[in-house]
Amino acid sequence: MTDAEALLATWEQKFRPHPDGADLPAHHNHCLGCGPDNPHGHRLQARRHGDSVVASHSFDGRHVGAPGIVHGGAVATVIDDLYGFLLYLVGTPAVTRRLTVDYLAPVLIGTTYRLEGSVTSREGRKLFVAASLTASDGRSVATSTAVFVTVGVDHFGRCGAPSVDD
Ligand SMILES: CCCCCCCCCCCCCC(=O)SCCNC(=O)CCNC(=O)[C@H](O)C(C)(C)COP(=O)(O)OP(=O)(O)OC[C@H]1O[C@@H](n2cnc3c(N)ncnc32)[C@H](O)[C@@H]1OP(=O)(O)O
Repeated sequence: MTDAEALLATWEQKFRPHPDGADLPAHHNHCLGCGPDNPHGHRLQARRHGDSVVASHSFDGRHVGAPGIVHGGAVATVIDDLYGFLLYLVGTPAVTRRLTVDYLAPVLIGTTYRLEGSVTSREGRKLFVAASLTASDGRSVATSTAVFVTVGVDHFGRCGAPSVDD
């Protein structure tokens, strides 16, 4: 097996049943959203919560936009990656085709937020998903919807996935 095939197989193995409450594995070690070895990454850690995925997350100084406020692109990155964990529950790889974010209030650096994402419906290859980012006082600071389109694991091989070092 080549390194590339081994990497793709590793990812394929992550699409197995995960018990409720289980921590979910990073997409790969260098993933911008969740990879533990990406120095620029968010290191998002998500777990299964019924049919949803949840995470507790705080952004740091690397993710600043306006002073003290998290860059909107960083918020979108983390939400997009949260959806990537949801795919483990769905049981199939998919990629983001459309992502919308409503920024309802500033997301603050160094503050912990709760993220929750779930599938709202499925139509053929399309997965309609939704997520929220909530402050500790229960205020919703961002909401999102997205459309993911299912792909085979071979999609990532075609796109050069083997070049990353797992
Ligand atoms: C090493 C391995 C590790 C890998 C780790 C990965 C980790 C990642 C973890 C996650 C990290 C975070 C996640 C990431 O960062 S994922 C990375 C960012 N996203 C991408 O790179 C995706 C780029 N796009 C594509 O590759 C293609 O466009 C895809 C594959 C998505 C579809 O191209 P394809 O040619 O195959 O399909 P199609 O164009 O016929 O469309 C299919 C269906 O979809 C419908 N449709 C289209 N648009 C919309 C829309 N806006 N609203 C509603 N519906 C829409 C369309 O009508 C059709 O429906 P139907 O006619 O069939 O009914």
